[in-house]
This record gives sequence, structure tokens and C-alpha cells, in this order.
Amino acid sequence: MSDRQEQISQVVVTAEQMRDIEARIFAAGMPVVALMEKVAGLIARRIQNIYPNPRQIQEKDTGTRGHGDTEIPFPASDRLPVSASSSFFSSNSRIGILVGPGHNGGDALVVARELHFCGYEIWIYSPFSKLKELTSQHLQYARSLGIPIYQEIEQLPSSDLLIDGLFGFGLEKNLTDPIASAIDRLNELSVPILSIDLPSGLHTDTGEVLGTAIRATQTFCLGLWKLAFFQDQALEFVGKAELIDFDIPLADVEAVLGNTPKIKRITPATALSTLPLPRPAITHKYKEGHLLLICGSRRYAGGAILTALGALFSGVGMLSVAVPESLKSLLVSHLPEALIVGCPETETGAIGQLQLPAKTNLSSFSAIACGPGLTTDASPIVQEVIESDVPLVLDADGLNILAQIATIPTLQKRQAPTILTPHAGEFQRLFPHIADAKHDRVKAVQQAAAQSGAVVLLKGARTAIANPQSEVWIVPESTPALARGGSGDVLTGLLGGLLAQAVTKHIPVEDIAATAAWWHSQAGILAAQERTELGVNAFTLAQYLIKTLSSFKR
Ligand SMILES: NC(=O)C1=CN([C@@H]2O[C@H](COP(=O)(O)OP(=O)(O)OC[C@H]3O[C@@H](n4cnc5c(N)ncnc54)[C@H](O)[C@@H]3O)[C@@H](O)[C@H]2O)[C@@H](O)CC1
Ligand SMILES: [K+]
Repeated sequence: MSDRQEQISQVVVTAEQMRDIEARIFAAGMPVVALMEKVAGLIARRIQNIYPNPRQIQEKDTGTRGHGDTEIPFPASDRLPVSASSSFFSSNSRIGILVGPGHNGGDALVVARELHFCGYEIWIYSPFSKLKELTSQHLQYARSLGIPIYQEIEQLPSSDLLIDGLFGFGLEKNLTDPIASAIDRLNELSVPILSIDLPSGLHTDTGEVLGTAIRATQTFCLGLWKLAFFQDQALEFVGKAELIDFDIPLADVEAVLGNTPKIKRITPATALSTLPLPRPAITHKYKEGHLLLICGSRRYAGGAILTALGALFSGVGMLSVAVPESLKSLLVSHLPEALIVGCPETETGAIGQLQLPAKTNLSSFSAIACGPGLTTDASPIVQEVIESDVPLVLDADGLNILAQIATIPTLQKRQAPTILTPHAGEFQRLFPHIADAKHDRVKAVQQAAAQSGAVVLLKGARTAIANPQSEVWIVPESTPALARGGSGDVLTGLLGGLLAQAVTKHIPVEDIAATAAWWHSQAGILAAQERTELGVNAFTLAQYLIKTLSSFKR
């Protein structure tokens, strides 16, 4: 990947920002018509690549060479088997093109024309009577080519594939009938749908369904990643997402995004650059961070083991684990390399008092991670660590206790960095006044971080991390295999271990949180690939952390 592609792949924009970037390109002299041709040409080539036309393949096999039968510059691994019998299309490759009133519809019409010339059988569904001028011209030309055009949903012939060009980032209002019910009917056909730019009906920023929306099998996001692709509520509509890069100049992106808090996709390159690798040739265990984990109770012993395993695989130099006394021997048997600190416990089996080894206090540690399995009976312990001057990760019951104490005033008193790692329920308890948590997760996490002064990592299908300056990092891919008890504990340990190692290296805390979340998701993805989504219990997930890392060549 070139430097430019890497930078483009990190950018996430809102509809307004995309419009401003587009306006700069047009103002600089790029004709609108030319840009549409370019973008739709790329889309058409990519469709040919993914869904090869069996007729064309037959011609190729028999030595006749048709229009558009050129070699396509996409990775071979993305191609379907090139043989008529094994092609995606069964017999005749018929594609239905759904055309909306704006330039998304214009893109779709250029795609229709190109695929028509490549020998695919095309029909067009164009239900709107009023179209933007360019879109209208493309429709007129498609008609002149003899491509059938239908206005009514009832008239549509069958097809092997639908291309959705109804609405792109220009959609702002809720969809109403008749187009809303037409979309519902299209969704009911058992035909794959490929959406151009984003599934029609989704809000470009929040990913909300505006009335109804196309359920795409696959979506080609054009130019720059739109925010909707990283909002949990959009994911079941987006399908497999792919960026179609059409050479937007970085200078235009920077000019528009320059002074706003950025939303960034975490890429392997950005995540790996934050890891404490390679290690200095001359180092010692205390230079590589000393993490104190505070976790577990008689009731939740497993959470302590999983958190400690996550920390262990972070590579942290020294690991101390404070648990209730009655858990000490269990932890020692699972984690021979960690220093297990048995603490006096309450009647309910929670940690009653932090009893650290002689000559040690909280300030002796590079970082603390606190919360998994504690129960809310460990409230005094959580208060004590919050009052310390040590970088802190709070999770699970650590967060529940913080919410009971009062999140924002408590955190505002802290001098050292704090990372909160809530899932949606914990987030709601911590920040009950932030109404956006369901409607717009990215905005919600920005608000939470800005108000509390903490780095907030909101877990979900697309985990989002914000710092107090409202910058956001998004984990762009994950797996539902991680929706399982204990996988969050592994993340807390991993994050704590990375934080402890980073403290002396002056790496921003939010970068550490982003790297830990990305690494954790990647481990889930690899484990799910090898063991199915049912085979990724938290203990297994921890074992995959290092394997995942070594799969990314540095
Ligand atoms: N940003 C870029 O640089 C490029 C954008 N292109 C395409 O242009 C698209 C954006 O085009 P537009 O701004 O024309 O917008 P869209 O094509 O997304 O749709 C806007 C149109 O839909 C109508 N509309 C909006 N809400 C409606 C509703 N609820 N019910 C019925 N009609 C409604 C509007 O009146 C307008 O005509 C992108 O998504 C992309 O596909 C590409 O052509 C080329 C490059
Ligand atoms: K679309």
C-alpha cells in the first residue's frame, strides 16, 4: 500500500465534509461529469471482476475477445473462479440497476451503460420522475441504447444481481412511500445487492435507517470512508464494505478536515507502530513496565485469570495481580510468571483492602488496570486507585463503582491518564445524560471523553475510542465471536499491559487504547477463521494474541 493509500484508508468523513471536499475538487477544475465517469468506471470494473460475465468467459475460452475483456488490476484472491460453469451467474448474467434522482443514480447509470457494453444483460429501475440533469442525461442515453427502463416495481424482471444507486450521501429526510415500500420489496427478493457509496436509506453520519433501507450484500464506499460504516446500527445493512479510491487529493482532505477533531480508522500500520517493538537490546523487566491488576472475587475468579492472561500476552515486563486471598493459589497455578498479591477479603469474598508487598505503594506501578470480577463490594479499593497518581484502566465493576460515586466530578480530579472501557450498558450508567449512545455512538463517545477528561473506549461491533479533545479512533473490523463472557477481561489486561509499557515512552494514551482494541479484534477474527465464531472462548482468544501479531509482517 502506498503512503497515500495508507493515509486515505485512515480517513473517515461526514456527509458535510465529503460535500466540502467534493466542492474543492470541482472548484479546482475537475468537471463533475468527468468525476462521475471516473468513479463509475472503477465501480463497473470492480463488478466485472467480482461477478465475471459467463458469456464473456465463454468467448475468452473460445478465443473471441469482446469489449472490456481486458486484464483488471485487482488482487487475484478477490476474483471468483474464471470459468463459465463456476461463475457467480448461473446462465445469463442479468443485472438490475436501481436509479435514484441524484448523482448516486447517475453513478448507477454509468455503471449500467458500461456493463451493457461488456455484454451483461441490464435492466434499469428508475422510479423518480424528476432527476438531476446529469442523471437525466445518462438515463436518456441508456434508453437510446435499448436498455429496458421500468418505473414500477411490479414490472421488474428477475435478475442475478441488483446494483443500488437510489441514494448516496445526499439523503437527509426519511424515505416515504412509494419508494420506501419499493425498497422493502427489493430487500425481500433473494438476490444479492451491491450498494453504491452506501446502502440507500442510511444516514451517512449516524448510520440510522431513515424510514427503510436497502440491505446490501456488499457496499462500495466511494472516495473516503463515510462515518455510517462504523456505526453499529448500520452494519447489518452495509454487508461487506470496500473503499473505491478515486484519487481524491490529500491536500483537499486536509484542507477540509484540518481544524476539526479527526475521526480515524485504525489500520494495521497505525496499530503496529504503537507497539513496544522492537525492544531495545539492553533493557530489564522494570523498564518494560510494571502493571498492577486489581480484579476478581470469590464469585468471579475466572475474570481475574482472563484479565491476567491478556496482560501476560501484552509483553509487559512485570505483572502483579491483586486478588482476594482465597483466590491466590488458583491464580498462582495459572500464572506462574505473575506476582499474585492475596488481599484481605470482605464477607462476600470481594477484595476488602489492598495489601501490597512491603515497600510498595500504588505509585510503584507504571499502570493499574482495575475492575473485572471485583463486584461492587470492592468500592473502597476503586476509590483508592482513582485517587492515585498512576495511569489507570477502569473496566466492569470498576466502572459500575465509578458510576455510583459520580463519574464526571470524580474523574476531573485525576491528574494521571484514565481509560474507561465500557460496553453500551456500562456507558449508560456512567453517562446517563448522554442521550446519543444508541443514536450516534461516535458522537456519544466524543461527548463522554470531552466531559470526563478520560479516554473512553466504547465497546461494540465497531469499538470507538475518543480522547478529551474529541478525536476518535475506530476499530474498522471485528467479529461477533467476541460477543462472549470474558473477552472484555482479556482486553482490559492487554490494554493495561500495553499502557504500563508505554508510560515511559511518551506514547499518547489514546493510541495505546486504539492499538489494544484493534489487536483484540484481530485476534478474534483470526481465531474465528480457524475455529468458527463458536470456537472463540476468552481463554482461546488470549492464546491467539501473539499468533495474530506474528501474522502481520512488520
Ligand atoms: N462525492 C463525490 O466526490 C462524488 C459523488 N458521487 C455520487 O454522488 C452521490 C451524491 O449525490 P447527490 O448529492 O446528488 O445525492 P444522492 O444521489 O445521494 O441523492 C440526493 C437526491 O435524492 C433526493 N432526495 C433526498 N432525500 C430524499 C427522500 N427522502 N425522498 C426522495 N428523494 C430524496 C434529493 O432531492 C436529491 O435529488 C454520492 O453518494 C455518489 O454516489 C459520484 O458521482 C462522484 C464523486
Ligand atoms: K446507494
